[in-house]
Amino acid sequence: MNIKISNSEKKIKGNIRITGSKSESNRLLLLQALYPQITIANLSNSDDSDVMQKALSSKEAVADIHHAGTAMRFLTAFFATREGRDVVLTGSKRMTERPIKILVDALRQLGAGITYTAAEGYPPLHIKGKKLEKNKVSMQANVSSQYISALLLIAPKLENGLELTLEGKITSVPYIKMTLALLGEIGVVSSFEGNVIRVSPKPEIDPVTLTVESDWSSASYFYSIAALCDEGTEIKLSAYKASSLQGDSVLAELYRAFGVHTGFEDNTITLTKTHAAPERTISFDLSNAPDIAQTIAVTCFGMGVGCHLTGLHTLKIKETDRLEALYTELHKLGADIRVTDAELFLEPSETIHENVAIPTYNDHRMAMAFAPLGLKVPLIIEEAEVVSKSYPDFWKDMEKLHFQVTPV
Ligand SMILES: O=C(O)C1=C[C@@H](OP(=O)(O)O)[C@@H](O)[C@H](O)C1
Ligand SMILES: C=C(OP(=O)(O)O)C(=O)O
Repeated sequence: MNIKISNSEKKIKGNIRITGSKSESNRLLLLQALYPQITIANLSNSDDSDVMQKALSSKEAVADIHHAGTAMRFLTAFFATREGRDVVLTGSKRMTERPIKILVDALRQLGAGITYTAAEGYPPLHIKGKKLEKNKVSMQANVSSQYISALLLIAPKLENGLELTLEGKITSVPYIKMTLALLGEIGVVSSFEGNVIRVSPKPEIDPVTLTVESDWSSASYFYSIAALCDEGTEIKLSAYKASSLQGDSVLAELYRAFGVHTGFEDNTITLTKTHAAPERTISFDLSNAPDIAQTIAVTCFGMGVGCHLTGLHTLKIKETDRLEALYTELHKLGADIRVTDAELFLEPSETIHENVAIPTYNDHRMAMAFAPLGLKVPLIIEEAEVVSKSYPDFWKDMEKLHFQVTPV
């Protein structure tokens, strides 16, 4: 379904309840499969968490996780440890282009039985579950932190725990810390010193209920809306925690540069537009928060602010090549933009072309990052249903903020 989106209001007030973090949810679902004593509250209603849950409980010979990167990586480690289980783990066409060799090599070092059914280094995988006897492994850390989190999640169930040595510059570090923090919440002891992570074995845990914080990456689109609106705009988002495990909570700090203040009270964050756009170029290193790169690039373009974004090396292997997609679509809207393999340069500009159709490349974040631009010009978002990967209620929530969302 293609939709036209626009909003002529410049001062917005509203309250939105955002679904649970998909990153936290997919970790906790895996941990719950290992430790049934875990109860999860505020679980994400995203497609990615849905496919994760279904694959964990399915007894089928093939598990298809569609577009869900975390599910692909976490389940590879999970199935590798399921003694007697024989499963083919596959996903969408794009998933068969997202590399997994680093994780498979590490699991093989631990003793896993995994083979590729098509291209070497990429899903689908044929996994023959067995007891992993070894407990020491090294792995390259500069491509995706999901490979590291996958090993850490199964680590406390290995007989001797895990000692993981990370090679190269470690990327997306907050996601690794989130994994270790969630392990800590169920009583697993771990350490992360220099480039070595150690996880102690924990065969059983006590019953525990864990509440997932709402998704900060999803909050980014409302930060963008606040930035693109006039002073006096106030958007309340729930349910958030004073101390977040999600690296994307850095939004509160980053969006100060765009005149958005974040208040926190009773599990609600209030985004207030306090002052106008800065007349300068913004520079951010997003290697710790790659999922908000699209939002920030579009915010800058909509505000007429230039930006230099670095640390974007993981964007090329996500749902689409996000650097290419950003370049193509912002350029179409009139931006003076340049990208490399890890950086994005945007010049300040005044004009935004109207009624441009934005394809979404099977990438939820393309749809959601461009939608706030409807405050500046009407635009068309193609295959708008793509948002369900992380945020099925996104368009309904946009309507709550008086965006006009019309099928075309
Ligand atoms: O562990 C996670 O939940 C995630 C880690 C990040 O991936 P990379 O480590 O591949 O950058 C992030 O982009 C993804 O959306 C979720
Ligand atoms: C990159 C993402 O997800 P995944 O890697 O889990 O598919 C994302 O949600 O932006």
